[in-house]
Amino acid sequence: MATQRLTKHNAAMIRAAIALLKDRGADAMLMLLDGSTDWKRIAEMAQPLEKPIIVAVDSPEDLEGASEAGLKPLALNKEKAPLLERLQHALLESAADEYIRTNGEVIALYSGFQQGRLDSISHLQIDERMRQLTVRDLQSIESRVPLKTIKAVIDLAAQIGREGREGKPVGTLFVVGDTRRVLEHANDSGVDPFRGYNRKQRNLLDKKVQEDAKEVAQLDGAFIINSDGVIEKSRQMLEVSHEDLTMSKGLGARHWAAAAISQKTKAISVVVSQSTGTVRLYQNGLLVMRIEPMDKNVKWQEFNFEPPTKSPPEA
Ligand SMILES: Nc1ncnc2c1ncn2[C@@H]1O[C@H](COP(=O)(O)OP(=O)(O)OP(=O)(O)O)[C@@H](O)[C@H]1O
Repeated sequence: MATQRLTKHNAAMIRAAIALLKDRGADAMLMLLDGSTDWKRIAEMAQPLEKPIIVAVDSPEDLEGASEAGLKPLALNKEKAPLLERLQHALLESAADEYIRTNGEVIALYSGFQQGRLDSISHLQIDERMRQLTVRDLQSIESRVPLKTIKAVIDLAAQIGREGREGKPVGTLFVVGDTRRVLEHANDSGVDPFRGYNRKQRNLLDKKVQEDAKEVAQLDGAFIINSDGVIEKSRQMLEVSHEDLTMSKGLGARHWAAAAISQKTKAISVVVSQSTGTVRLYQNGLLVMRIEPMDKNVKWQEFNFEPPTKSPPEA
């Protein structure tokens, strides 16, 4: 169990963040903490508790007592992740829990430079481009594929989009579910590295298999995944007509194939763009989710969010 001490310094930072929350009329305050702390004292500092004070830590057991004190507990389960990723995840979960509006404002307090020392306060505006994966987003995708499988594939796709491989950007395509019909539209584009492996060695829910898939993602073609998360085939070229689809400009053959196969079958396509790292999810020929790649390294300038551009929404 990890703890975060409420030192004089940390308490002063909390008071400053609460003052800013009140002054700016923001939706909520989000504290990213290293562990359990004196929840009651934090709640007292924020009296009267008019706005949600969200306390986010990595493991759920460290949140004991937070809710009783009147705070909003949030378990991140993202211990090893970089700060920016943890912060974004916390913001999205907070938005999903409706503590903050998707275009709302939040005061965030966290240790940006030194563990255990709350040294940074940010006044953030949440905008649509910060959308990333939340379980609730996924639940809105009605599909026969279990959530567990879709989540694993999207997490993997987001990682590939964000990290690439050995410094090089990688694009790829996962077609999940309705395997029998999908395979009717698929042809080998080269030797399938997963061929001959047993189901366990092809199950994408397994971390080791995910690493193998990252290697194979560098090669041409799509992964065909069954509902249980097992790679049925990799390196598949899809042949599907797409006359009656509309897509936004700039998206090439991979994205067309992704949308088209999701229209022809009941499968869900998860496509990573090599050029931008963006992950798109297609169902019934339509874009249902888009996940922008997060920064590869934590760059502090990233907090200077640009004003939203007035581009038309993507199809
Ligand atoms: N029908 C298809 N089925 C499976 N993979 C495909 C298909 N068409 C293209 N690809 C894969 O996509 C790669 C890139 O194609 P293209 O640049 O046209 O796609 P794109 O949609 O612009 O994607 P990106 O943003 O990644 O460049 C190809 O090298 C190939 O590996």
